[in-house]
Amino acid sequence: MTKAGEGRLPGPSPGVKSYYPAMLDLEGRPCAVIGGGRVAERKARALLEAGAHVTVVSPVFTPQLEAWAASGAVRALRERYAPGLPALAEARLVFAATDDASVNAQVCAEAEALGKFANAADDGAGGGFLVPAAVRRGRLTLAVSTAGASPGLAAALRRRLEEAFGEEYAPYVELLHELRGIVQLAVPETGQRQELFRGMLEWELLPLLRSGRVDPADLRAELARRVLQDPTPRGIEAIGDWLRVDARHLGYE
Ligand SMILES: C[C@@]1(CC(=O)O)c2cc3[nH]c(cc4nc(cc5[nH]c(cc(n2)[C@H]1CCC(=O)O)[C@@](C)(CC(=O)O)[C@@H]5CCC(=O)O)C(CC(=O)O)=C4CCC(=O)O)c(CCC(=O)O)c3CC(=O)O
Ligand SMILES: NC(=O)C1=CN([C@@H]2O[C@H](COP(=O)(O)OP(=O)(O)OC[C@H]3O[C@@H](n4cnc5c(N)ncnc54)[C@H](O)[C@@H]3O)[C@@H](O)[C@H]2O)C=CC1
Repeated sequence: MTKAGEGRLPGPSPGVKSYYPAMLDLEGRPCAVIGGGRVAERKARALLEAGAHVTVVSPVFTPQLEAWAASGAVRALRERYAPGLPALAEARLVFAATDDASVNAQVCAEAEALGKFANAADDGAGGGFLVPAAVRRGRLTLAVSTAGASPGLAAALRRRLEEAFGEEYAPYVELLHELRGIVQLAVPETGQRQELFRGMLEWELLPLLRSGRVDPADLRAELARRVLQDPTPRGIEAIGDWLRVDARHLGYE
């Protein structure tokens, strides 16, 4: 929907490939990786991190893929790709990661015919989706894509993001998640809740968590108690003041 006066209907800028970003829940869902080399291993690792059920298909596997197969972490089919593979028909996502461009194209064509999204390791335009470079901090994910223009740049930016967004973001996001649930139960009016959430983002929690001087679970419990005591904008502001004083108290500044 365009807003009045915006002029142009939404759509990709002319001449610029535009992808739709999404976060997929692959937990317990079958995915197929065709190929058993370095790239197939990287795709399989990210799928395992997301809890997917991974089948890899290749006559030869990297030592890491062999180890995952031996431990049952992935299912390995020691065969060349051929159309009609049940593992592909069952898969929610398909990854074509062989070093043979014609095989990768065939895998993508079969996936497309079955209405599935495929990823072509050798051809950004070929499959249907790309894999971005990603930083994970607990529930927080930062993903970078260049629409295939420069995967090396995506990786370099990922390294910069890793430095800028440290491990403290994991307990930070967990804490916000828990307090959000508490406020949703305690404050019935949505506009009021939004104001409280905005206020919480002003709290100086990140330096405190980074300092390692507080136990995140203790801090969560203490903040939950204080929020429930006074779930109003003024209460949230007062907690911010308390945090600043307490942070100094803990020797952090
Ligand atoms: C289109 C896409 C399809 C896809 O695989 O999804 C694709 C395609 C190709 N990659 C190639 C090369 C490299 N790829 C990497 C690394 C990564 N590649 C990833 C994604 C993507 N790569 C998708 C686009 C993502 C986007 O831009 O949005 C990352 C982000 C995610 C991941 O794979 O997990 C992961 C970094 C993860 C991390 O470090 O965080 C490196 C660097 C390295 O290995 O360290 C190099 C060498 C340097 C260079 O070439 O830039 C080649 C040429 C092969 C050749 O020349 O033979 C092709 C084929 C082509 O370009 O046509
Ligand atoms: N997307 C990305 O991030 C990157 C993509 N690439 C591209 O990905 C391709 C693969 O790269 P690597 O994994 O490094 O190659 P690799 O040579 O390590 O592995 C190739 C794998 O494909 C398997 N294979 C070959 N033919 C097959 C078939 N018919 N059926 C099933 N498996 C088959 C082989 O057994 C081997 O395990 C490269 O040729 C390149 O085009 C390369 C670097 C990064």
